[in-house]
Amino acid sequence: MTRAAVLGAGSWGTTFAKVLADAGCSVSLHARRPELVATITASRENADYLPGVRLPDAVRATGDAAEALDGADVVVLAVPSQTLRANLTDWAPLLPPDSSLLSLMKGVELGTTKRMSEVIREVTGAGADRVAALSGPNLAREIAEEQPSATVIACSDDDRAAALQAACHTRYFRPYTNPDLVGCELGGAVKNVIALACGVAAGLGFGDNTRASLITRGLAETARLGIALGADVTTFAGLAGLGDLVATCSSPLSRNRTFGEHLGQGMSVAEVEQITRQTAEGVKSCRSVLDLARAHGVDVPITEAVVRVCHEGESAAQMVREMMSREAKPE
Ligand SMILES: NC(=O)C1=CN([C@@H]2O[C@H](COP(=O)(O)OP(=O)(O)OC[C@H]3O[C@@H](n4cnc5c(N)ncnc54)[C@H](O)[C@@H]3O)[C@@H](O)[C@H]2O)C=CC1
Ligand SMILES: O=C(CO)COP(=O)(O)O
Repeated sequence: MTRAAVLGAGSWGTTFAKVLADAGCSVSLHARRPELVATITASRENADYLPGVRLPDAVRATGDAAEALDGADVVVLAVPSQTLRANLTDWAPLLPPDSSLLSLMKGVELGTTKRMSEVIREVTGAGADRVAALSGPNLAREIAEEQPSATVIACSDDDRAAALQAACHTRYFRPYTNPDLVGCELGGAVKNVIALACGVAAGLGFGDNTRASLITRGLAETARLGIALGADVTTFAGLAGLGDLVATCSSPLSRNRTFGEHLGQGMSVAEVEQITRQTAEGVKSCRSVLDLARAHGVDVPITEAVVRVCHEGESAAQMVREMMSREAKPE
């Protein structure tokens, strides 16, 4: 039986622990707060992040990282992207030597512009064959409710990808494999930024034409950046590209889209942060995505606009005026 350790008991880590258990793995779920460990253990529910969802008995919560990681074949990383380096520095000495390291995170590190798999390799010294990312249209709540969906497991090592695919394949969760780690990770990180823009548009009262325009042009800028970074362009037409973009930009369950909607309604970033407890990765990653694009000479106008609204005090209305008055060009 595959032993999995999920590090991070937020909405996606907890949901994915359930997926792994439903696929037949024995799962340790590591939470930082002892009171959360106690409630999950006593009630089989993570009431903070997934109220009403019963966790299978094969999921065991623990606050002790060494206990969670002991004998793990698969180590799943599910903390906010900007905290990964610090968290993983603590956990690295505890990782079983040949364990697979699977990132669920959708962000780019501020300052370094590194993707999460790059941070994992740098901190742990793991070879490329051990590091994988899972990305796709995977709103945690829907998956926790066992609504059918698909995803992608990206890893340069085909055998490792296939083993991870088997470890999380259930009747409601269908993973595909893809060797294009760069494209899958980038698709996941940039779609959060585009979802913020879609949220802003919704908050301003705009409808489906605006959203479809942002999704399509957002995909174009993701693909441009991906090509510059060596990704396979076909990845962006798949689940980790278009699939995730459509789900996140359309769903009221998306934290990024919801965050943007509040901005569009006139709230400041600080005000929205006060009312949201969960991670909206795009708010920080928009800056690292822009830095990455600039370093590679890639034009990312939607990301630039999101950075201006989130970090430079531009109003939502001004953002729209600036985007619509850009120089005309061929598609
Ligand atoms: N929730 C979703 O539907 C999906 C989320 N993701 C990605 O998964 C990653 C994790 O997201 P969620 O589980 O949704 O986030 P969340 O905000 O629901 O939970 C984050 C978890 O990380 C823990 N954590 C550990 N160290 C932390 C620190 N230093 N500061 C703050 N929290 C810390 C928190 O206690 C919490 O359990 C993100 O990169 C997100 O983009 C990907 C697909 C779906
Ligand atoms: O990544 C996600 C869906 O695939 C979740 O999006 P949010 O982080 O915006 O909720």
